[in-house]
Amino acid sequence: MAAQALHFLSPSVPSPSLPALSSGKPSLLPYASVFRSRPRSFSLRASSSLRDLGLTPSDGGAASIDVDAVTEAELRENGFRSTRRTKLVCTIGPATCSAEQIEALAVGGMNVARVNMCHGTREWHRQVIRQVRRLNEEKGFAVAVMVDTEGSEIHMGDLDGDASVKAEDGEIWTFSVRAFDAALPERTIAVNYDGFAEDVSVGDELLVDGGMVRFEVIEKIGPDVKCQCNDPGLLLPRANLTFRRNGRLVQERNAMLPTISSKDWLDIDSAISEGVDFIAVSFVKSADVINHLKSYIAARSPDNEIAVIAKIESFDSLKKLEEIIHASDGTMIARGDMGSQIPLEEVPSAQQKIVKLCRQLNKPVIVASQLLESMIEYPTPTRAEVADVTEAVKQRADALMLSGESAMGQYPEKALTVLRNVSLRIEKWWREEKIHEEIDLPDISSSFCDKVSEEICNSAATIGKVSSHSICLFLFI
Ligand SMILES: Nc1ncnc2c1ncn2[C@@H]1O[C@H](COP(=O)(O)OP(=O)(O)OP(=O)(O)O)[C@@H](O)[C@H]1O
Ligand SMILES: CC(=O)C(=O)O
Repeated sequence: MAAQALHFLSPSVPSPSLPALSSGKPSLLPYASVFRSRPRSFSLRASSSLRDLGLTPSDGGAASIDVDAVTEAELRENGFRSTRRTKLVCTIGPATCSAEQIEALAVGGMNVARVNMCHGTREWHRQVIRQVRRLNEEKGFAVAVMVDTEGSEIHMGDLDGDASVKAEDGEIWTFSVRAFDAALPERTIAVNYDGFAEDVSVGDELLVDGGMVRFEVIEKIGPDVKCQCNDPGLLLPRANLTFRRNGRLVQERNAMLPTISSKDWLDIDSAISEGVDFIAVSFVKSADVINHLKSYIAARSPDNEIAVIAKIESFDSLKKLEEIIHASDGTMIARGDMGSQIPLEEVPSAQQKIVKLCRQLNKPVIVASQLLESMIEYPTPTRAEVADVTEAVKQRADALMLSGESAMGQYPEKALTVLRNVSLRIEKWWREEKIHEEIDLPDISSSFCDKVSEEICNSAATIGKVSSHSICLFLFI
């Protein structure tokens, strides 16, 4: 196992022999804490946890490390061996935007609060971001903030304030590019893209949210497209729309749209001025857009390092995976939209490939969407959902993300608890079973001196694997 792998695969153990962990930018990496605010100084007596590690403070008394409130609670509860390495991202929406709700998520283990610029107003997002910052300042949490751009996708409009509308089998709905000043006529959906009616053809299959609801185009009348529902389901505000012709995705028009729209640039400006930690870019097509955004951020905000996360969700991003991952500071596997671009049965193998590549390129990776979809409505997950979360943790994703479950679901805190418990359980299982597989990593050292350090780290990892102690601490001076 190469040195980088140690960084990713071992449990996140703050070492009492190291100075405070409070510096540096927030990160999704398991070893780098997402500290943004002042961490607390947490004193440990020479407890069994310390002795487990073979560490006894030199004064025989207390050792002091700086941690955030959640890590402190986990350390008190479980000791050093059980701090969680898998970070948890929660999308903040109407179900979780009050100070109390955000605090409940922070207490439950949220490491990153995500706001999706596709929904709500810029002012609404600003208030949420400030709420998170206030919580960090006042209560010692270390929740990072991620702004997710809307991107140039075709999507439905709002549903006249309804949280969702049911489309039943056989019903005829109108998808229209007309601007509706008053309430929408019955069974009518506004579409954000002017060329929609021109681009679709009678007989096309229209997929809402990657196929959660399906229609067939039966007639075009000027700006209106009449469609018959043949896979019923819930229509959600601003849901993504794609269409297929003869079974193939029609994507010419999407390819013409810029990855970062003019609205996205305004949202990015707002994110920069709020000093967010991550900007996630939707529908990335190449590394160029990531590089461009990074230069823009550096010019606008030289003192504030904002990490750029590339969302892998389109056909184009899958084609240029390696260059995009290289260019970005991290990757999000956006399985929701990906599922409308490639056949559903290919999504799990795409996930596996992306996580593996990120591991090899030493970049953090988030697995997103529908991890616990049923928990939007029900208080317990399905067995299949738990298996899906388990698989993502076993693949060594750095972070798992809740979308609708936390944004507008009925059980956001319970969903977060499931992610947390499953992550902890699988990580414990690794430690107990000692089944860290080898991962082939490219050499990262550029000088002879670095190569020596890397080899020492590799050897340390090997010793750690074969010895009875699952954790080895080496101090290099
Ligand atoms: N700020 C918000 N205001 C209102 N509703 C929201 C907000 N954020 C999320 N939601 C609701 O939660 C659902 C899931 O959120 P999510 O961020 O996954 O959106 P999405 O539309 O699926 O977009 P994406 O594909 O970018 O994830 C949305 O469809 C929307 O109904
Ligand atoms: C998160 C997101 O954008 C998706 O899954 O499509």
